Amino acid sequence: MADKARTGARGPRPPRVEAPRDEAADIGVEARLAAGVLLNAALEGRGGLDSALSFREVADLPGPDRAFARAVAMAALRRLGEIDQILDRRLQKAPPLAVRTILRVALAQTLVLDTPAFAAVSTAVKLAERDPKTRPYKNLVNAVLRGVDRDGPGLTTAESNLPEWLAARWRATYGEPALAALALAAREEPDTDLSVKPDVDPAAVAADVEGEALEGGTVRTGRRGDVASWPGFEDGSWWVQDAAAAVPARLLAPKAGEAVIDLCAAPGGKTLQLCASGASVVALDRSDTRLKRLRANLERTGLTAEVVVTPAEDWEDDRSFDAVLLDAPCTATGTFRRNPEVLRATKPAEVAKLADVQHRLLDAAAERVKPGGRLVYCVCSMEREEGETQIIAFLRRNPAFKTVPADPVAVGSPAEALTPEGWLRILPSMWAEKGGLDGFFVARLERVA
Ligand SMILES: C[S@@+](CC[C@H](N)C(=O)[O-])C[C@H]1O[C@@H](n2cnc3c(N)ncnc32)[C@H](O)[C@@H]1O
Repeated sequence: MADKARTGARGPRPPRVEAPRDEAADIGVEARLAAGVLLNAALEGRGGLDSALSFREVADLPGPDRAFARAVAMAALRRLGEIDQILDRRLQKAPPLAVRTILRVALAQTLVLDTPAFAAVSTAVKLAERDPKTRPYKNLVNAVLRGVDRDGPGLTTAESNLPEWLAARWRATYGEPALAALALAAREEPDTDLSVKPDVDPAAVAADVEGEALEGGTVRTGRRGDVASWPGFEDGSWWVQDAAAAVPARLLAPKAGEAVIDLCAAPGGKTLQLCASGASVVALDRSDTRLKRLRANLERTGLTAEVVVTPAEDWEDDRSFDAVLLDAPCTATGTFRRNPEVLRATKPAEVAKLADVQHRLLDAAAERVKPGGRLVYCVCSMEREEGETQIIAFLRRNPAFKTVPADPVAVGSPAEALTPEGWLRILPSMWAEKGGLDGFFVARLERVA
């Protein structure tokens, strides 16, 4: 974008998705319309983007155009602050949202996805023209977009892409340099990470998908598109899982023959890791819909677990376990690289609300740990209230538990994620030279025998 020098150590990437071809001009306009629908749905609230995928404007598009629409919406979400900085310099007064959406969608194409300006501008003008509400702004749309193409976007700041309240929180928690690095991490579309079954060679998977094996065994690839068509998917040799998301199950270190429970299991990336160790695994989750994906993942990989559908606090079963994993529901602010919409969807009040849920679930999890057994607690959140503060409070109310300090490198985590207490605070800005990883808080506790 404007400050190209700040695109990060790995440099600019080629466009991931081809824009619809010119001869399919109408489809091209429909694809841009769908991108705007997706963008606004994502800005409206949590889950908005996913539900909008089934809206007629999106679902009726041919597959490649739907993929293009989604890529444009994601690019606009990642760079929304910068796009608005560019627009606001050229707009004398705020236009209606429908007009701003057309402009945002066009700039996401030219500035992020490298769509040729003529295609982005002409489809934007056609879009403006066809709705009576935006028709009066057709010339403005044309002038603004041609102006940006002619003069360049001008200077923009990566931090503008972060909502102010979150940027203020992260500045206070992690400091100014970390905030700047987080803002840079938030601009880039991440690579795809795969966790590999223990009997499969990560180097062979890496060769198959033109990727590289990272510490801990995760394979990282710059490939895009439908993973189901990649080598090794059908035979269940691997599953998609961010490098940071693979850390908690490694830290729990389940062994063959142990009784293990995953208390918030769906859609199951961590369950698969636990099952692959040869442990006897219960996968519990309150959501039957999400567990359907977990069951499909088990079937594809040939792994087995006992699947239980119930809220963890209400499970009427008196078993206790050698190892308990609690990957608690959270704001998911650490996943902003893959899900840029979380930054917009998360509201300040949710942090405290989810912290209450995590408190309850931690107590339910503790009851399931055998004397001498392990409990790993994790959240993909950047917020201390959902991570460090939970564990500090838990250890105060449960003196039978103590922290077992993590060895970060042994579990595939950046070394600098280790906190003085022995927990892991993984930030998306870490491993910048490798392309980063999701933000996670992970703690390993043990019930004193
Ligand atoms: C962060 S996700 C888990 C992701 C999963 N561990 C994985 O690696 O794929 C949190 C999960 O907690 C589940 N959940 C929320 N409240 C719960 C409760 N009270 N008891 C059990 N599961 C719950 C949600 O349905 C959701 O699937």
